[in-house]
Amino acid sequence: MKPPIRIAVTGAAGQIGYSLLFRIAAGDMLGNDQPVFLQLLDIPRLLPSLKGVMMELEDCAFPLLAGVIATDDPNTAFRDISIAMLVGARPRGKGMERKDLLEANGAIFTTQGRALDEVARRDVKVLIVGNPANTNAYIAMKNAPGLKPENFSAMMRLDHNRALSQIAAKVGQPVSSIRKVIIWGNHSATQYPDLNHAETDGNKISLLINDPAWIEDYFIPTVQKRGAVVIEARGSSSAASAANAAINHVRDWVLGTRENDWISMGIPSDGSYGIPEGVIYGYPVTCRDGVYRIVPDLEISEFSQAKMQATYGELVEERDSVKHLLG
Ligand SMILES: NC(=O)C1=CN([C@@H]2O[C@H](COP(=O)(O)OP(=O)(O)OC[C@H]3O[C@@H](n4cnc5c(N)ncnc54)[C@H](O)[C@@H]3O)[C@@H](O)[C@H]2O)C=CC1
Ligand SMILES: O=C([O-])CC(=O)C(=O)O
Repeated sequence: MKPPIRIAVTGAAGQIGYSLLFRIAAGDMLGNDQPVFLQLLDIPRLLPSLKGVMMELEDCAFPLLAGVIATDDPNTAFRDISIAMLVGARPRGKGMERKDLLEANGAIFTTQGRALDEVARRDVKVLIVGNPANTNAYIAMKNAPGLKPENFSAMMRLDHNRALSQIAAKVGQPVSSIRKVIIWGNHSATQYPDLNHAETDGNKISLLINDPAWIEDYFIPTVQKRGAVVIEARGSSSAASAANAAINHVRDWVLGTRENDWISMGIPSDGSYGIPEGVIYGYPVTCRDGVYRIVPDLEISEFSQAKMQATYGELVEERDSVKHLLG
């Protein structure tokens, strides 16, 4: 048996938490030979409810679940962890944009960035889910100077999965056959879902579809606005699909992406594709041996370039509005 990996999940008493914890404990994230130790964080008022979740985890008798703790102290939750899934934050309601949450949520990530810096393993992989995810990830990263910037990521994977499903339905092919989709930029309505490089069984999706109006007027806005449409329908924001995306993100980062494909991750920009350093930006990446690498040398059309710069502009605005939180 491998030694257990310690994983922190924040907002563990929330709706994403309820979909996430059981799948991690079942082995969906790190594999069915990898024991896990869960370190759950929520606010003091939610600890009684979190106790109930812990009872349910216990009642599943998961063979891979080596232990669980629950706490309201980030320094306890993050001690010796290899993976941090920072979900805990307020969700938006109907009619709000995700950046409207910056004021309520931004400060959470200063405290948690500092705690990661103090007590997490130096190779900790951090995924920020709480919105606005990219700028919250930037805040956490800036408050953890002792950790490498490449340890921090924001979730673009739900957008990526939404794009895969829309394309699969359009071309009438199984979702598993769709490869090389990209979500550039911010996890917000300015994100740029790009299918110019996408393929199914080696065929270019854009040629198969051969309908620029469908791409511009249906595909791109549908993916951009899907979160809001789910909120309208459900009355609360996506939870099971968000938990699924978080599992996909961490699994691929740790265990590697599949051959001849890539995923979208929000990561520190490094100048690639004309995006200057200083934001957490959605890029296409491949992962191997626990390390991600931006897919190089993609041809970018003028249309794409403009969309990529627009979503970058929004990230700069968000960053400038939280200067006081950047450590
Ligand atoms: N990046 C993405 O693709 C997605 C992000 N989200 C975001 O994920 C976040 C969580 O969503 P839900 O689980 O639906 O919300 P929820 O309201 O059901 O749960 C949030 C939990 O976080 C806890 N929390 C609040 N402040 C905390 C703190 N300082 N430390 C630890 N826990 C704290 C709350 O007490 C609550 O239990 C929201 O910000 C939402 O917008 C949701 C879907 C997709
Ligand atoms: O839309 C929201 O507020 C929740 C979210 O991030 C998503 O579903 O993509």
